[in-house]
Amino acid sequence: MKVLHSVHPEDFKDYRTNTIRERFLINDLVKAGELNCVYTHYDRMIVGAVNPADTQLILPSYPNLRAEYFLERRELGIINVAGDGEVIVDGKSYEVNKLDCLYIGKGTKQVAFKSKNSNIPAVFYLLSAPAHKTYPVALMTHAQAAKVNAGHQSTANERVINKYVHLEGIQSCQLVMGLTILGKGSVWNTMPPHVHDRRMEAYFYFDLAADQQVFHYMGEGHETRHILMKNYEAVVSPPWSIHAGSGTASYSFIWGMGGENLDYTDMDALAITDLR
Ligand SMILES: O=C(O)C(=O)C[C@H](O)C(=O)CO
Ligand SMILES: [Zn+2]
Repeated sequence: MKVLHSVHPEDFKDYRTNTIRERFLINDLVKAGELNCVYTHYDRMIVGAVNPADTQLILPSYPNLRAEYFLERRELGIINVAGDGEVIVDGKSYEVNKLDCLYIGKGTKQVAFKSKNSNIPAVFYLLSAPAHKTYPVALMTHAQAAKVNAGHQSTANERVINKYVHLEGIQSCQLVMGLTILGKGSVWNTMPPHVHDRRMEAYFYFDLAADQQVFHYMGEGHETRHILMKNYEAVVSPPWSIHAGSGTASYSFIWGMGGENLDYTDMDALAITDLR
C-alpha cells in the first residue's frame, strides 16, 4: 500500500508543482475490477476506492497494518459515487446505491464489494481511521443525510452539504464524513475557507466531466498553492492547510476527517481578503 508522509508548513512553502502532487495527490484509486488503498500519516487515515466489475472484491489486510484483518483496530466509512452496489459485512448484505453511505465498526472480519450491474459498475470511496471501540454498522441513504444549504448563486458557491458520519449522525470513534453537491452554475467549494488544526481532511472529487478539472487550493491562508484535480482523484489536507476548490465545470466531492473531535462545525474561518 502506498504511504503518504506528513509535511511541515514551512517546508511546503518551497514545494514546486511536482512535489505538491507527490505529497498530497491520491490518483489511480479507481480502476476497473480493483480495490486500491493509500495509507496517510495524517491521523493514520486510509483513503481507498473499490470498482468491482463481474466479481466481488474483498477488503484485504495490508502488511502496513500488522493486523489479522483490516478492521481489527479500525473503522470504515463507504460512499458509493456511481452505479448501484452491494456491500457484504460478515455475511450480511447492504444495498449501497449512488450517494448512500455505509459505516462499518471495528472488529468486522470481512467486507466484500459488488456491483449490481457490471455495465454500470459501482465506485465505492473508502475512508478508514484507527478506532478504539465498536460502533454498529449503519446505512444512511442520500435522502436521510443531514442537509445544510451553503453559499449563494451570486458568488458562484451555492451548494448543499450532506452530513452522514458526524456527532449527530452515524456514530463513530473519530471518522466524520459526508459530501457536497454544487448548485447549477456554481463552481466554488469551501469559500470562504477554513482550517481545523484538530483534524486532517481528505477531499475526493467526482461527477466532474473527463475534460474538466478542479483547482484545489491548499496551504496556510497567507501562503496558498493550488493543485489541479481530475474526476475520481483525492487530496489530503494537513491540519494547517485550507482546502477549497474552484472547478472549470460542475462537480461534487466527498469530504472526510479524523482527529480530536467529531464536531463538523469546529472550524477556524479565514477572511477571503486575508488570503495570499
Ligand atoms: O462545501 C463546503 O464548504 C464543504 O463541504 C466543507 C467541508 O465539508 C469541510 O471542509 C469540512 O471541514
Ligand atoms: Zn474542512
